[in-house]
Amino acid sequence: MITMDDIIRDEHPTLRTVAEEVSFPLDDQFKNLASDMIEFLKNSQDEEIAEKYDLRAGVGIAAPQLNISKKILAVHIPAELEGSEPLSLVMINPKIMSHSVQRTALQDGEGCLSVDELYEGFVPRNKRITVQYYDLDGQKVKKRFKGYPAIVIQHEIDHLNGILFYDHINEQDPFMIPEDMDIFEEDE
Ligand SMILES: CC(C)(C)[C@H](NC(=O)Nc1cc(F)cc(F)c1)C(=O)N(CC(=O)NO)CC1CCCC1
Ligand SMILES: [Zn+2]
Repeated sequence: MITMDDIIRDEHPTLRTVAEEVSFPLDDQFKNLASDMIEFLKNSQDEEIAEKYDLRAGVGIAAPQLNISKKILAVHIPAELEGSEPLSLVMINPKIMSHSVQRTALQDGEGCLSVDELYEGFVPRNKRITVQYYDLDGQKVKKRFKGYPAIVIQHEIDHLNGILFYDHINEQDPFMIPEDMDIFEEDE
């Protein structure tokens, strides 16, 4: 099982590397990796298991965070957080095909499983995104996301391109709210 010891931390060069596309048919090792990533997120959200293995409650993780520079990410958002039903998915070679002009930012800023320091400030994200990706069976999927899932998915896709959340924070005024950006309200 994946634990926090498997997650590399900021300044590790792999976090600043553009990950490689994965080729199909998918090698078994990547199928296993994908299920291990989902299992980690589920474990991290289970109070007992998280306590026992000292896991940070995670909603998403990207392969580079495990020092595997491949374009694979996993998202597992519990129902109460997502607003309606839980969202659990693995994306292979994801690409944002289009997005809204409107942007949004989480009121409390963002953190990262790979960043132990606190970086305060709004992280502007596209409010709505259309993502093209491949699922574990190699099926091409094109799906629109908005709200919290859209934020999590953009955070994870950034990892595949060597980008960390604090790269987006305005250095002059971390809490500035540009014209085209609103503050994300949970109940959206
Ligand atoms: C960095 C961390 C604080 C652990 C963050 N979790 C989180 O924001 N809230 C959370 C987690 C749960 F599991 C259940 C719950 F209800 C709330 C997170 O997983 N990530 C994912 C990450 O680091 N991926 O690389 C950071 C989030 C910042 C915005 C989107 C993802
Ligand atoms: Zn992260």
